[in-house]
Amino acid sequence: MKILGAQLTPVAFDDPPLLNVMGVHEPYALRSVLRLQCEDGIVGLGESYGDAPFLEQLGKALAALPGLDAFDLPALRDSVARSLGHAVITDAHGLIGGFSANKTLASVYSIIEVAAMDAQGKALGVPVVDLLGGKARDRVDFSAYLFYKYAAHQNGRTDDWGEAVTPEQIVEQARRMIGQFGFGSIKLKGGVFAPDVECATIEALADAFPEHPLRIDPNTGWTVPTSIEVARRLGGVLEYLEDPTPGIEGMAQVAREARMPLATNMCVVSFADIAPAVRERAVGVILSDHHFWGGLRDTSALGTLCDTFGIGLSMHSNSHLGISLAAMVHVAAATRQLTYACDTHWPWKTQDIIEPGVLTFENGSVGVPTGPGLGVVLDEDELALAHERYAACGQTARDDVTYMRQYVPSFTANIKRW
Ligand SMILES: O=C([O-])C(=O)C[C@H](O)[C@@H](O)C(=O)[O-]
Repeated sequence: MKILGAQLTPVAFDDPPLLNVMGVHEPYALRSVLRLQCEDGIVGLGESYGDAPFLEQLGKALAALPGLDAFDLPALRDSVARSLGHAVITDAHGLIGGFSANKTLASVYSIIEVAAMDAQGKALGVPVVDLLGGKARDRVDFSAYLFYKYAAHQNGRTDDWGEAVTPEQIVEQARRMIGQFGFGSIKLKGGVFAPDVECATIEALADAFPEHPLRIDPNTGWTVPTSIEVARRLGGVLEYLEDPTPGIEGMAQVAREARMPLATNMCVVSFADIAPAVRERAVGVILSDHHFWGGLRDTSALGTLCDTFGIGLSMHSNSHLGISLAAMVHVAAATRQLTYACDTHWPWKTQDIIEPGVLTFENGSVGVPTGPGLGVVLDEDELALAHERYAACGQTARDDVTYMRQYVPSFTANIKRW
């Protein structure tokens, strides 16, 4: 199935004033939507980051796609590598390892792979999960992703979530989120207030929701001694402790003292990071993310590696829209080793670029879409609006992904650490 063209649309959507170690989200999150035009009128959809450096690299890769076969994923991968000025990688680490150690290549290829697999599914009349080997589960569990939050938005907008800066307000936020979506586990974004306050918040959540597994993620906002203190205090309370401190070495020091597993989406972010993390026994859970782990198939392959080394697998999320949620659900459903509830920012979003109805939460989980490909339909009007918003927001947008990219390593060097 020949690729005829590729249309990339950057979009912006409202992001509420959620707090993290870097500051505050809002007013907008940026994403990009890819339409891969193929023979027979088939259009494959993909979604990824919307920051300018990413769009520039992706644009170079898209220009080389026309004429290639949407079923030939190795050729698409090689084309991405060549377009971005890399030799096709066949080094001693093998194609997957070499390719995915380069985060730009892995992220640029990922959105193209998602769109190609959506097109393949549409051509064959099967859902993407079947192209990934079939369903290990019918529904994918997600956790309630809680944030400390301001009430007022910088641009005067308001939302009905209100302020959440105390343990009581976070418990209220959890109550509403669990009531509305049925989530069976809870993650708190930390690294905002003093660790003592954040521990008290987790303890308040544990009292209010004794059946719900709990996680806290300060995005490396703590030193090793603080992380060990927190791990001791919350031993027996947390399901896992996510990225308390930067780097594999620091995580390993904390892991030696912690009763709960340490999880990460910051110190193990590519296949090249797995060997040192295993050697140092630094992490017990890896948070996958197909957007930077080299696509859906490599994310599934990560499950196999985690199995090999006795590491658990969960899933990370940035602010995202419906095409990404669909891709996350398909790959999570196809990956048997992914046994933890996944992260999603979904409850915080008020706009989307897909038609509603396919992705709905029941008891905290989303059923795998059954339609061909990803099973979601683009809403062209909403896409146009979201693109207008992108064009209008200019530099006032929070460049979510640049923020994510800065994690490793410059991000971790520049934050204030408790
Ligand atoms: O470590 C994580 O889970 C994330 O980085 C997810 C999100 O990007 C979160 O930190 C955010 O958006 O504030």
